[in-house]
Amino acid sequence: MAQLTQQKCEACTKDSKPVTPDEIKQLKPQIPQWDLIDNQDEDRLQRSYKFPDFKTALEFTKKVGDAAESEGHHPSITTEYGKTTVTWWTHAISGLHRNDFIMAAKTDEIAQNF
Ligand SMILES: C[C@H](O)[C@H](O)[C@H]1CNC2=NC(N)=NC(=O)C2=N1
Repeated sequence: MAQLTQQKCEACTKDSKPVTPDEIKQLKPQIPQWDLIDNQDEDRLQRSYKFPDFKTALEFTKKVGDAAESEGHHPSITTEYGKTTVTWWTHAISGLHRNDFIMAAKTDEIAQNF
């Protein structure tokens, strides 16, 4: 299977297909440090990254935001002193789409340059 970081997001609508439990099992090993969380019965992917200070956490936030804009798929991002928490899910289907796994992998790739 092609690496998630090499893949592109597709535009999502309410008819987009959520990932199946089998697909989650296949994709999750590519983003081992992400947690699958349940937010009021909506599955999401979440990971926090540590940084030395607020400025660096904010710079990382901006890079993740730029990637989201260029892929047309958008996260929730919380920026704190020394920490950025990124959460991916697909609003259109209130759950997880392949796009979320692609963006989680791309977020990890961005973090490697910090
Ligand atoms: C038209 C456009 O593709 C949609 O509005 C996109 C924009 N970004 C999005 N981001 C996320 N995370 N979920 C969505 O359903 C979503 N919809």
